[in-house]
Amino acid sequence: MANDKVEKNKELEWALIPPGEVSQVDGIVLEKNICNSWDKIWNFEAKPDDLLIASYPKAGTTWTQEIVDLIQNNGDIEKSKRAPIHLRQPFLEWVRTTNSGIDQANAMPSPRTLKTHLPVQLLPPSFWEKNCKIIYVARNVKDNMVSYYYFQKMNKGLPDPGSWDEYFETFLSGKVVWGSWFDHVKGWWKKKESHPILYLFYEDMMKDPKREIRKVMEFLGKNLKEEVLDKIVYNTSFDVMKRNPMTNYINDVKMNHRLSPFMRKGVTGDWKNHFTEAQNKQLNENYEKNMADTSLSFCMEL
Ligand SMILES: Nc1ncnc2c1ncn2[C@@H]1O[C@H](COP(=O)(O)O)[C@@H](OP(=O)(O)O)[C@H]1O
Ligand SMILES: CCc1ccc(OS(=O)(=O)O)cc1
Repeated sequence: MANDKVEKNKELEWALIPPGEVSQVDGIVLEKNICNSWDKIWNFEAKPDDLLIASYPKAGTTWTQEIVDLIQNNGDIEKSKRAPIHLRQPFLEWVRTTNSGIDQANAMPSPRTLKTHLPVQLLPPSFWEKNCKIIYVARNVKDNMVSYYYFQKMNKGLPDPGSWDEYFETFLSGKVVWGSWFDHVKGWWKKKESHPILYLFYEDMMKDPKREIRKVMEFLGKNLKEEVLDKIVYNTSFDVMKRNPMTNYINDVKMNHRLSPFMRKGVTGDWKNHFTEAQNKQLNENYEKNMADTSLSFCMEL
């Protein structure tokens, strides 16, 4: 009974939080807090041994972050449980009244691992000047859209997505936070030609996690034994990460995990449970047009 009351109170408190406000930087929709701190973010001083994990939101960022942290710690599970993921690897552009990703990063000893959802053209120039290693993870547009819809529903840091039908149109227009999925994945893909970027795909990680983890290990210049790699595969599986309080954002008051958990389904092809036939046709046509100028290709089902 007492627990029921606590849960009900939490629910009421969450419902009273206003949804996130947005503004724009160079035509890209971003949280208002981020836009208001833009000079500080743009002028961030990267260091040559910084590692950056970049992605469009909901592409498998947290999964990649945990893989990287375990590789850096030679598969030591307890070390990777030292703190929640956003404290181990600061979220570069994240801004709250009392704290920010930039302040966290500046207070951190090197070598640092940072995370960003910024499109390539908005990445602070010091990352290019210092030639930092970057890992980018991308996910097929259909599953990415569904995952982002549920995230905007449960996360008051972002605007309310409205109905699924409304969100479908907003997402395709590119007027979502962090901008157009198409421009994001293509922009980072192109940058790969001139900069050390390991470009990963969520679907490849689903299909053969050990192969993809090995790629990350080699990119980081590490050499771990097979049994350590197996341990990392196991501890970064969806079921294990769902039970890990350090990868779940459980203490983020803006997130309502009862509405939709942070670790939601972790599958490829969930879009089939959400897209109408007409939406699928519209998206496929849109995809053909938008992806005509890139060699980048995605797998929509496994
Ligand atoms: N270990 C893992 N294996 C597979 N999917 C994972 C995963 N960890 C997180 N995810 C999925 O990645 C998405 C979140 O991505 P991000 O970390 O970029 O926010 C969610 O997708 P779903 O909403 O489709 O379940 C989440 O469930
Ligand atoms: C606004 C709070 C927020 C936004 C995006 C986040 O990242 S992720 O897409 O889940 O990796 C986390 C928190």
